[in-house]
Amino acid sequence: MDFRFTEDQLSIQSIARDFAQKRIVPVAAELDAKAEFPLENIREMGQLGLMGIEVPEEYGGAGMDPIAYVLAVIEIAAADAATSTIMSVNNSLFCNGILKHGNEEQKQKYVRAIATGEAIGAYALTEPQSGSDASAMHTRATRNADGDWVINGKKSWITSGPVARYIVLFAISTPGIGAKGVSAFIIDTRLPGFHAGKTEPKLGIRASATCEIEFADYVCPKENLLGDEGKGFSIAMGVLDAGRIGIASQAVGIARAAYEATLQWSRDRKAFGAPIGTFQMTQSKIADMKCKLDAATLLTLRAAWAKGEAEKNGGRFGTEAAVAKLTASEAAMWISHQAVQIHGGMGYSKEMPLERYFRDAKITEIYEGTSEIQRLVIARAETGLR
Ligand SMILES: Cc1cc2nc3c(=O)[nH]c(=O)nc-3n(C[C@H](O)[C@H](O)[C@H](O)COP(=O)(O)OP(=O)(O)OC[C@H]3O[C@@H](n4cnc5c(N)ncnc54)[C@H](O)[C@@H]3O)c2cc1C
Repeated sequence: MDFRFTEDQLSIQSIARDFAQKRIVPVAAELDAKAEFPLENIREMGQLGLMGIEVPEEYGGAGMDPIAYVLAVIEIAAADAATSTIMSVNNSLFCNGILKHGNEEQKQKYVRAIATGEAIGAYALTEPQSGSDASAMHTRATRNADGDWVINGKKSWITSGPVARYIVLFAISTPGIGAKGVSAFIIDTRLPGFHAGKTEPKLGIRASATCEIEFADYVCPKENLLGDEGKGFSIAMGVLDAGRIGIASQAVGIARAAYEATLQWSRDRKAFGAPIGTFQMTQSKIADMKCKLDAATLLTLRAAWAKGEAEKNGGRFGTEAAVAKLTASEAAMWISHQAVQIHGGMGYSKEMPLERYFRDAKITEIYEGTSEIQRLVIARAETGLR
């Protein structure tokens, strides 16, 4: 790994940091309190290239590499995790999936709209009865007389579901053969038969809208099949490898924000006549926070580097992505917990962002594969056993 960042990487980091400080930090607490989707900010982020960082310029993106993506997501997440969730789904799950598996027409039509911020994308794998065990999905796609796909079923917990124009959807095209019978489709939510349910009330990332979506005799044109029929499950899993780098970056951003606030507080807050940062028990927590934050940051950058290498030379980066996501999400949870503790009563107050960091950190241990699933992925790859 080369630890020096390129000019491009530093430039997108600085664009993201500037936007985060000027436009996201001032509204983050209010959007969280009102559970309000940050539509205007998302559109502007699209215009700045932040919704398609790895998307080539010919499809409306910034044309940068996975490390640039990590640096930008960290900056946005440090300001507001909810905004970084929407950013991560647009970049890693939607654009990345279509870039990798779509044909030229699909890339021009769907990637461009999301990468430029003109529209919002989503990724629909989870169902009410199937999350970790995603291949146990029920949503069904059958061909009609014209060769188009008629889709029926329900997906749950879909990030940006209430506002998305386009969705990458996974459904059973051949029943009875498990994961091999799953295909991927690009859904236009403006067509009849698509319904978005009510927005879920959530513990954290409240400004990111999540809902159940339902398909009732929705006709998906045959040209919207993504990749080959029956390859949907491997598309879904491959896309999640990339997505996990986005979630690891989000976790690093939350952890960094909590850590930096804590450093300041430990200098300013006094007890027993001295700054609380002079107490050894506080120092011990700060040292452990720093070690976990650095480990999470470096492992996330390593995963991005591995993804870049795999794109150039072939190969895989799923283990590195799972290691990064597991380490960073558990670091974010631990660091935000200690940050609340070191802030005392003010850590528990909505007048400061610590309680929000703490609530937001939790989701990083759950979505795009829980911590238990990351451990399975890592141990299976390491032992070669299933
Ligand atoms: C806010 C939010 C946003 C989301 N956004 C999206 C989205 O945009 N698109 C999408 O498709 N999904 C999305 N999800 C769904 C998310 O990916 C799932 O919730 C997650 O994968 C876990 O699935 P589950 O909730 O069904 O839990 P389950 O799979 O029912 O798991 C319950 C518990 O059992 C454990 N467990 C399950 N299997 C095993 C095993 N084999 N070994 C050990 N432990 C196991 C899990 O780790 C967990 O602790 C989102 C979820 C949330 C909460």
